[in-house]
Amino acid sequence: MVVLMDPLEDPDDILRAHRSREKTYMFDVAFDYTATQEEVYRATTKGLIEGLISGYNATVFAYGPTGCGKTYTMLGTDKEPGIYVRTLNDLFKAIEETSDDMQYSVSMSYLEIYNEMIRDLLNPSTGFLDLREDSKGEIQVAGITEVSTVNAREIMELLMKGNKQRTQEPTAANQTSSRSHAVLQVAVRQQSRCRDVLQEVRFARLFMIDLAGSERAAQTQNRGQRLKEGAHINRSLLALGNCINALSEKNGNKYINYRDSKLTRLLKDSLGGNSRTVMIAHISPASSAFEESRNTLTYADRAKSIRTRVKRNLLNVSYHIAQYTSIIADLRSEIQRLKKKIAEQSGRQSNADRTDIRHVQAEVQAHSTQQSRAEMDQLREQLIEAFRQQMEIRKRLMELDNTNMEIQIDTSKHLLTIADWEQERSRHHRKWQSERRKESFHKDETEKDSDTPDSPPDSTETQEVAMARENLVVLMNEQKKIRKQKAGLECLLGQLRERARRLEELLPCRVSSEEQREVLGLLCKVHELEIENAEMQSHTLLKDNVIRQKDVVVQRFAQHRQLCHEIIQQQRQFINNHSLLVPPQLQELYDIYIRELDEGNLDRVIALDKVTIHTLKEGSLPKIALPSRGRDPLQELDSDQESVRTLGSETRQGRVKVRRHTLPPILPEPDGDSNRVFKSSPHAKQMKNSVVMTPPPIHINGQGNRELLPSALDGALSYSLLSHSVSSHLDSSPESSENGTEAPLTPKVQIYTIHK
Ligand SMILES: Nc1ncnc2c1ncn2[C@@H]1O[C@H](COP(=O)(O)OP(=O)(O)OP(=O)(O)O)[C@@H](O)[C@H]1O
Repeated sequence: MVVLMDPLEDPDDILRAHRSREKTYMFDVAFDYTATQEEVYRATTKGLIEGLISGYNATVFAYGPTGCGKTYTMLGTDKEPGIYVRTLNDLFKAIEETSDDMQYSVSMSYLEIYNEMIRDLLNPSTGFLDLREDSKGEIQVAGITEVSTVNAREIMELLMKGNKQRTQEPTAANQTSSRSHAVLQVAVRQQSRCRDVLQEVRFARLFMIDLAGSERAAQTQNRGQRLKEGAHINRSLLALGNCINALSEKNGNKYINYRDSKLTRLLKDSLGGNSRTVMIAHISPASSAFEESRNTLTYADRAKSIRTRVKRNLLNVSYHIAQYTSIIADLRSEIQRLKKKIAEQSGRQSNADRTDIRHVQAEVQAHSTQQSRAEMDQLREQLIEAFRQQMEIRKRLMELDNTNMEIQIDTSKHLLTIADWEQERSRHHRKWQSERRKESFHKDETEKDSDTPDSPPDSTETQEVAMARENLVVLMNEQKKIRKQKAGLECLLGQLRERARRLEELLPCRVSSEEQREVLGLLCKVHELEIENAEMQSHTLLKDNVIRQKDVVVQRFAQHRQLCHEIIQQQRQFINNHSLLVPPQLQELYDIYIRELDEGNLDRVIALDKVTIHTLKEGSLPKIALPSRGRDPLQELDSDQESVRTLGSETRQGRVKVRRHTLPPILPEPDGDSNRVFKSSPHAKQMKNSVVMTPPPIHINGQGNRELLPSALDGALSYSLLSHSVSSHLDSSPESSENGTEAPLTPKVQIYTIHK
């Protein structure tokens, strides 16, 4: 709890007795001036590290007026390092503990935002940098220097060096006052060490931000007339304040304008999106700083009610069927080649056995030597390594293909947005033209005034369309980059294959026949296992893909069904209200419809569909009694869909001649075979033939899984010159669940007495 007391308040002034400005704020933690750097770090940031290495984004930012200790809390000094270094130290420790199973890559960048310009603090010579949105909608700083290091000392040196590049100027309150926002970004990418064709890659970003002093923005907030000036001086802080205000409003539908400043664009996820966020609010206990403290605490209090939604950032190699099949084909042909070689070698050897006994003796001798065994082992190692490298490159190629496909899907989405808008615009334009024509015709007759505007309707692009165009440019550049990377990797793969082939060529002259067979046999085994694995993965992915598509189709049908239902009900109402005569055929159809509804047949089909999908997602084939028992469930789904489609088209074309009393049953398709998805499913064939899938034509509500995320506020003031200090900390840390439900913020409250 933090109690803000009004320094002007006079307890004897009874006229102002009810107009006290004293206010109490509740936060998760409040620190006084005795708090150490370690205590502040432990209570605010340490808890984020576990989430970070599991793939959850996190943000810590220091907010408050000048001279209240923001830089001290975040950067600290050599002797008393702040949150930056302590966090990175603990992060590296955590990584080391799990590095036996997992492989990590950590990179860091450090930048400042000064007067809406971004500078790389690790390499200021690069000039001003731009913000770009990548294919996943994440904001990236184009061209920023990223360093990878796991040494805390090196980090401190880098940060100190970077901080010297920061824009600072002396103020009355602080000799080294930072006039810019400093952002330290740490990206952690994690991947299992076990080699598998399908791999889960987790990645997360941690932002640690030391904001510029908030006093100017706060002042302009207070005195409305200076708001514009404040916005000019520090647009970022003002935009941040606006975002906090908008996000904390009870009815959460309000538009949040993150695009107002570079800072808010960069912090978009941290503020209202996918990140666990801690806000550390700094205040001065000096009575002269009452207004600034009040503003800071007000923002902190609002920020407390912001809900963010965290989800684990996972990259997995889905939609790779086309690539897997090509790998499988590749590996198969390699196996054939190796098998042939083994056969040839054995044949040649047995001939030699028969013809030259001296050769056999020499061979036996050679076998027994230690040297030949060592050489043999070495060759085997080299072969296996060559194969592993090839597999690695192939996987990277698949990942690139996957990213490329996601980019293409995104591109299609943006193109659709633009196409929709253009269609809408030309519709308005046509409407305007026809109205003009009509009016000019009537005008001749009646000389009436025109209601239609003289100029065509406004065709300025909406913000969404402008963004879509911007994103298209970014996506196209990314595609170019990917193509380049792919070409490089393909070239490398060619070289590796060549190297492996040369190794194989060496085998006959360097090791004996028995060992050759062993080596080649081993190689085949490895290849075979890899192929089996790849086949299994591709089957799973294929199923997954088909299910995803089915999900979309089912949703679409459900929506459509709902629409039809409403139309039927309203028409029926209309008929009844006006006592209209209904043709008997129509009445019969309506009876069938009502019977279906009463018996709940449709609901049963949908429920069945859901069970099927769920069971398939769980990985086991369903044992439920489907209409056509014993067949491939994927085909069942196909046939269901086909029946619905056929029924729809027949009805449309008026081909339903025989009146029925119930709807036709969903019939199995004639072809009974097939667990072999590649052979049976039309989707499989389609996917097998297409390298990149086209996105489904339906827009689904894009709000992904979401979850509450912690925000934290802490005022960490430990300023030796001040007579006393107040600070508070808010850290809502809801358990982030992967199912994306929202949880209310439940701040922990601690009370600190404030002493001199
Ligand atoms: N807990 C503390 N212990 C010792 N010195 C402190 C502490 N907190 C702040 N200081 C000192 O107070 C001065 C101002 O702190 P600092 O520069 O961190 O403030 P700031 O909030 O970042 O200011 P600005 O917004 O102007 O950059 C610095 O000299 C700093 O070393």
